[in-house]
Amino acid sequence: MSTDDVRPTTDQPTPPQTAAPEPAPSAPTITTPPHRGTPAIVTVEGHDETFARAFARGFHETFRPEEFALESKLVEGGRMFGHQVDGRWVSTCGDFARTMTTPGGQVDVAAVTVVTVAPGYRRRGLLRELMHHQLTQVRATGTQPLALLWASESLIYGRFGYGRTTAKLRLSGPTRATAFLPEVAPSGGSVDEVGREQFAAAAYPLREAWLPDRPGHLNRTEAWWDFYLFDAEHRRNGAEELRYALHFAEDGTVDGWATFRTKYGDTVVPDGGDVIVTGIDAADPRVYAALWRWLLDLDLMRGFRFGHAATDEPLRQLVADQRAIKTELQDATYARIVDVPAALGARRYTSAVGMTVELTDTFLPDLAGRYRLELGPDGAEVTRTDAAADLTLDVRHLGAIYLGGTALTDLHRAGLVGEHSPGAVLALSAAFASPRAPFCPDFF
Ligand SMILES: CC(=O)SCCNC(=O)CCNC(=O)[C@H](O)C(C)(C)COP(=O)(O)OP(=O)(O)OC[C@H]1O[C@@H](n2cnc3c(N)ncnc32)[C@H](O)[C@@H]1OP(=O)(O)O
Repeated sequence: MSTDDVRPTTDQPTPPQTAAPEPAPSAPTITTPPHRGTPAIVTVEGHDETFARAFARGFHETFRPEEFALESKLVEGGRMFGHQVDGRWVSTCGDFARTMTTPGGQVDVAAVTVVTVAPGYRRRGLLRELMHHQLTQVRATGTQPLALLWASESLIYGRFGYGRTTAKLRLSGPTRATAFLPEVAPSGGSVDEVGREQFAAAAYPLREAWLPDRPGHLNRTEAWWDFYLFDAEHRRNGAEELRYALHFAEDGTVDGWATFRTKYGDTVVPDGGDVIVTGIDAADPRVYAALWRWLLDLDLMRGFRFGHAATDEPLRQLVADQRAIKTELQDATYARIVDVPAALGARRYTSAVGMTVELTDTFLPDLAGRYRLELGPDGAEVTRTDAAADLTLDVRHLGAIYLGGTALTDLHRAGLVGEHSPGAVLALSAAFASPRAPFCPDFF
């Protein structure tokens, strides 16, 4: 199961790992050559090792029993499937049931994962079949109005109705040389490093408590925490072990957390080490600043990297010299809406607006048509209508604007949205805006 843009790097949340990789299994024995094979879709029984070996191979990774054991705790029956030829998996696909925070609410999502097609079978329509099978299944269950994924390549999923719904920043720069603005107030507490157990006891409930205020975030069960904090050597890219820090308020209670590694050699700033931040959160801005200052002031470190920052990451506002921080914008999660009324009803809107939208959808054509939207701070009412449309929008663009991470006005300026009533784009764009940039720190 791929967890970090497919390519493991040390500046992203920790993917599942193993202490001692097994020798690579020998290549499967082929009975029918690919040009003569007729792949058929089969649902996986339980969490099958042959299936796990197939998707590891599809991502050009080594199968590792420890990862398999971790994943077994996450996989739900009936959600993994793929094509088989002669009983061998030649494609893999699946999803996890997770809950995503929306602006003002939450929505159950099918978190799509392990999409692979064996090299001998690629470019003959197997992915298209997998996507169709999966979205049909998700619709049939009726409880998940959208599917969500991290794309290994950004070109793949638009054709299936997915739109980029969150983005992320890759930040790097000097550590001690990066001063904060003089007006940044001290937190009144202190930061200290702790062991994993103490971290878990304090940070897990904090994350849970802050979740309603984190659009784009996914719920994390303990099994998901285990998955993200799994820390084996082969995934560290030469960096040191994962470490944990907590912020303690004046009265001693924990009110912020961070996870990080360090690395010498091949650093952002020559002649020192790098702090590789893999996660940081706090509700109080002064606590957030204190955690960053602690990370940036670690002795012997000269540079930092944070490969997985929200687009509104406060560090960029805290520093005196904004040019000191190198910033790269990257695409993150993609959303595919499969139930328009339920998806739009699962969030709240910045302003009240009523209009008719013509939705286009070539992959699931029965979803296309006109919808009357009544949106506002209390939620949404969405119904089918024959009334004239105020604007025309493709389903992938509805996925893109869903969390407020992409502005409808931007899509309109790019010529991707048809406006039939003057002002409709501006009104809908304002309603979908999110007070906090949506962000997903969880690979899956
Ligand atoms: C959520 C995740 O798990 S993301 C992980 C995706 N998987 C990987 O990157 C692993 C390595 N790659 C693969 O296994 C395969 O190449 C896949 C799964 C990406 C594609 O599988 P295929 O069976 O070859 O795709 P299929 O033949 O159904 O192609 C469907 C369409 O997607 C296009 N497409 C497929 N792969 C790519 C790609 N990598 N880049 C751009 N377009 C692509 C095809 O050209 C085709 O286009 P069309 O609709 O215009 O005809």
